[in-house]
Amino acid sequence: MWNATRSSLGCRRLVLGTVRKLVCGNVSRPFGSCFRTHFTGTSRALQHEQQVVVMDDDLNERSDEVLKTKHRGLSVIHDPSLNRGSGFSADERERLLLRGLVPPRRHALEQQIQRVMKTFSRQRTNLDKFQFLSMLMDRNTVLFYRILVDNFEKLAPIVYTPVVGEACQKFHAIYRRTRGMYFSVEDRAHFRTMVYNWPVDEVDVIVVTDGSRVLALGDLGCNSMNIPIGKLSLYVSGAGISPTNTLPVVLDVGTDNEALRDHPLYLGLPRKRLRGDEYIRLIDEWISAVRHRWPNALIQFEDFSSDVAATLLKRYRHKHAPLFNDDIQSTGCIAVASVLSSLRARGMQSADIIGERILCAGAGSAGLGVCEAIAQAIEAEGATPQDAYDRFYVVDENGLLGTSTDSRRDCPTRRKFQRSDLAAGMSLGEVIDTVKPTVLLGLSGRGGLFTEEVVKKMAKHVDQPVIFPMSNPSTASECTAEQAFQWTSGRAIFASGSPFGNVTMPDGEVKYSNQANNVYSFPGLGLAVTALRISCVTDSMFLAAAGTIATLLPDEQVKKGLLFPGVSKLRDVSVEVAASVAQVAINQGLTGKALPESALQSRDGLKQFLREQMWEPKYGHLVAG
Ligand SMILES: NC(=O)C1=CN([C@@H]2O[C@H](COP(=O)(O)OP(=O)(O)OC[C@H]3O[C@@H](n4cnc5c(N)ncnc54)[C@H](O)[C@@H]3O)[C@@H](O)[C@H]2O)C=CC1
Ligand SMILES: CC(=O)C(=O)O
Ligand SMILES: [Mg+2]
Repeated sequence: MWNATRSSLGCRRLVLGTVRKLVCGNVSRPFGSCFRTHFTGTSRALQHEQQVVVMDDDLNERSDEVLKTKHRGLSVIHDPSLNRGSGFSADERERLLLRGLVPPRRHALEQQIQRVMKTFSRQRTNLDKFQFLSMLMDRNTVLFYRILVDNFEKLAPIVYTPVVGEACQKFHAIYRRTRGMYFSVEDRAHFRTMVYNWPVDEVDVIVVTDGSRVLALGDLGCNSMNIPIGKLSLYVSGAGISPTNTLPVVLDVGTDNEALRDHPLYLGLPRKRLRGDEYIRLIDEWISAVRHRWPNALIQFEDFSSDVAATLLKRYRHKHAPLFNDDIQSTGCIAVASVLSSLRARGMQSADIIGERILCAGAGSAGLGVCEAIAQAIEAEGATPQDAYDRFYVVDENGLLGTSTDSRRDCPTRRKFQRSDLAAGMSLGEVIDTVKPTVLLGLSGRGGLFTEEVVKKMAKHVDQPVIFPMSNPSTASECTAEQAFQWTSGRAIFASGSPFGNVTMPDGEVKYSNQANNVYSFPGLGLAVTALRISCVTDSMFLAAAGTIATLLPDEQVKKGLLFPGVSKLRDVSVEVAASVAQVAINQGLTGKALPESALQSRDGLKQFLREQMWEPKYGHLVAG
């Protein structure tokens, strides 16, 4: 019945030969010092190396997964991927030598959730809540993710924007235990060996930052670790990437944040940022080390400041694929989806994107990435590149980008959006008066930039102004949902980077606040890349995903101003995104895994296949190895 094979860690791994085909995506992944496999069928007993594992009656919510571990006793309890708190079965207690080490009564996952949520509700501040959840993550992986998945709308703002911003600012003060990897300037020439300090051979997704632009909070250096941790928790909860196969990374190249650098509790190197060729050489070394150890892992560049973000993306995206920049490409994806869906809300077709006049406040990597992605969507509808770029008006803190603007920031993408027909430096208000934009985007990181005057001007020229303040965290949002609806008498179509609640107008009508955040795109991309072993991330994948996200809701909901499903539906959205990305990869010949026939025959078959690859936060069966 069982086949024993040898894993790359040199230990025995067990796979159930007869069902291997059915569960091929999930079979036998290394799991620290334990291994997992699956069995199917309704039998409540599993025969295993002469042992009979009997399942407890009260633990029938367990998954079919079988995890074989060499750990015993307290080391099982202290490994969050193995720990079940009060939920260890009688058999696990017996065989893993846990008798007496945990309270006698066994609890099902549901009861554990109740206890945790009660304690969570007693946490006073958002930072307390963040820390509480971090500690749970450190203690019990399944319990943490079950709670996150089941309460996603409530908890995502804690583990992700906006609260993750505060948690980064205070990282040095609240630090408790390590998670992920740090590669510092002082480790140069050691990266190739350091990567082997990470105990897992199969890493599917790496999120890496150098902490140079954390949300709109600036340079936070080594404090930025909570960003990759938070993003990866969304890959797991939002798209079922296995938590064991994720790796958060900070590249500590110093910080120019003097207050942090001089703080006695700061945990990064107290030195100025490495720049220029030396910086690029360090990133080259890191990419080479990571590719050597995990050649197939998806690398997500996150929160790199605009002076390096596009350069790094260009340098590595095709040579060292699969790799992408979240702030540029994934934000571009959700922005395109938001604009396309807003066209439906305004009673138009996706082809009408050609007629939009788009005003973007912010010309950093996110702003230009978003404009570039929307330009691609306009071109996809038949416009020439020049006609597409002509639809944009981009403003930074010096006003409208014109041909004579700041040469210090000159770059090829920025040049495409410079206007030669208008005076450089025009203010937001002047541009609105002159060109009567249909869409106003905020990627400036400047809270309150969309003043009452600006928003009212937008509402003067068009019936349904599209107002998307996409900056994070909430304090950096260019305006709030309430302001946008109040100042437009409820006519705005609204989406923001960080979540705002819906707004009830004086007449009782509810106006919908959408969240235009890249969380809608990167988890699904990760699922597709992992499940199909996609070798390169292309812009057309993001464009396809955007088209899909924009059409997930029926017309009657979109007409009310809802642009896409709420984040509580993220797992479903991710499957749709993954299916669209996967289809592009299949068409472009970029997949490295053979798919079952059913996945190739229809979109439903493909989605079913992708769904089957998703990790579910459920306790599997621990067996002694
Ligand atoms: N919603 C989402 O999914 C995402 C949101 N973002 C947010 O976008 C924002 C910008 O990110 P980056 O481009 O990487 O940062 P950045 O700092 O490179 O860019 C900010 C840009 O805003 C401009 N700016 C500053 N003051 C301005 C003003 N008064 N008026 C107009 N423009 C002004 C700057 O000149 C710069 O071009 C951040 O708040 C970030 O959190 C980023 C990625 C994803
Ligand atoms: C959401 C995100 O990636 C950012 O604000 O940087
Ligand atoms: Mg980011």
